[in-house]
Amino acid sequence: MKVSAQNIGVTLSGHPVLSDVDLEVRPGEVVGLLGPNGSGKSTLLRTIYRAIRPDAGAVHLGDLDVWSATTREVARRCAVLTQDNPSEVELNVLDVVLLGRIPHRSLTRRSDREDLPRARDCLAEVGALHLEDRLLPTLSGGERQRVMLARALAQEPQVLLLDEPTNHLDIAHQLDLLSLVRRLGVTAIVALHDLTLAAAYCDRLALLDRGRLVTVGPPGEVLTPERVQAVYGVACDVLVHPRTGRLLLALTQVDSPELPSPGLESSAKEPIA
Ligand SMILES: Nc1ncnc2c1ncn2[C@@H]1O[C@H](COP(=O)(O)OP(=O)(O)OP(=O)(O)O)[C@@H](O)[C@H]1O
Repeated sequence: MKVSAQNIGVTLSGHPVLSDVDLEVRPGEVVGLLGPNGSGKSTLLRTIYRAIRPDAGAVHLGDLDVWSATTREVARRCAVLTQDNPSEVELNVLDVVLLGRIPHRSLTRRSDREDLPRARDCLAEVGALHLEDRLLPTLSGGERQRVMLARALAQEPQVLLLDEPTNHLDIAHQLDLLSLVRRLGVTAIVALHDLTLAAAYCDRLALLDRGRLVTVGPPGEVLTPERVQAVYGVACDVLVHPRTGRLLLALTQVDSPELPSPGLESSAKEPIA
C-alpha cells in the first residue's frame, strides 16, 4: 500500500517542528527515516499514523485520507511500534498480542476463533512464543520490544511504522527484526539512528534535519560523507563491505580525540593465553 505525506507542516507548543515535508513511499518499499535527535522523525511518524494533526498538508494510506477516516480504519491498515512501550500494564503477553486483533473484530464480538492461533504465530515469528504466559512488566526491554512487534504483526498491517525499533535489542535481534520487516513485504517506514543498518536494510532513506526533509533516495546517494558531516556534524568514511557490497559507515568526531588502539597488532603477536 502506498503511503503519501504531502506538504506536511507541524507546530507544537508554538514551535515549528516539521515544514514542507513531502514523502511518498511505494507499496512494499522499506524506507529508513534518518536525522539527528530532535529533527522530527517521531513527529513525522506520529503525523502519518494520525496521532498528530498537521497544520498543513495531508496524509494518505493508499486512497484513505487519514484525517477523514476513523482511528479504527487507520488501525486496519497501519500498525505502529513506538519508542515508549507500556511497561506497567499488568497483562500477560498473549493478551497484549491479542490487542492487535481489535481493529479487525466486529464491534459486538470480543474475539474470533482464529485470533489465538494467529497471535501465537506472531509471537513465534519474533522468537517470543516462550514468553506467552509472562506478565508484560516482568520482561526485559528487548523481550518487551519483540512482544510489541508481535502485537503490530497481529494487526495484519499493510503499512508498518517503526520508531527506533532496534532500541533495547541485542545485535542478533536487531538484524532479525529488520530482516523480518523486509520479509513481510509490507510498506514500512523505519526511524533509525544506525546509518549502517539503515543502508543495509532499507530500499531508500529519507534524511530529516531541523524539521525539513533534506533528501530522499537510495542509501548510496543519501549517505555521502559531505551530507553526513553537514547534517550530523560527524566525519564519515563510506566503505563497501567486501562480501555483501553493502555500505559501511565509519564515523569519527570532526576533531577526533586520541582513541584507544584496537590492539590488533599486539594480539597478533602475543596471543592471550
Ligand atoms: N509536544 C511537544 N511540544 C513541543 N515540542 C515538541 C513536542 N513534541 C516534540 N517536540 C519537539 O519537536 C522536535 C522534534 O521531535 P521528535 O521527537 O519528532 O524528534 P526525533 O527526530 O524523533 O528525535 P529523537 O532522535 O531524539 O527521537 C524536538 O525539538 C522536540 O523537542
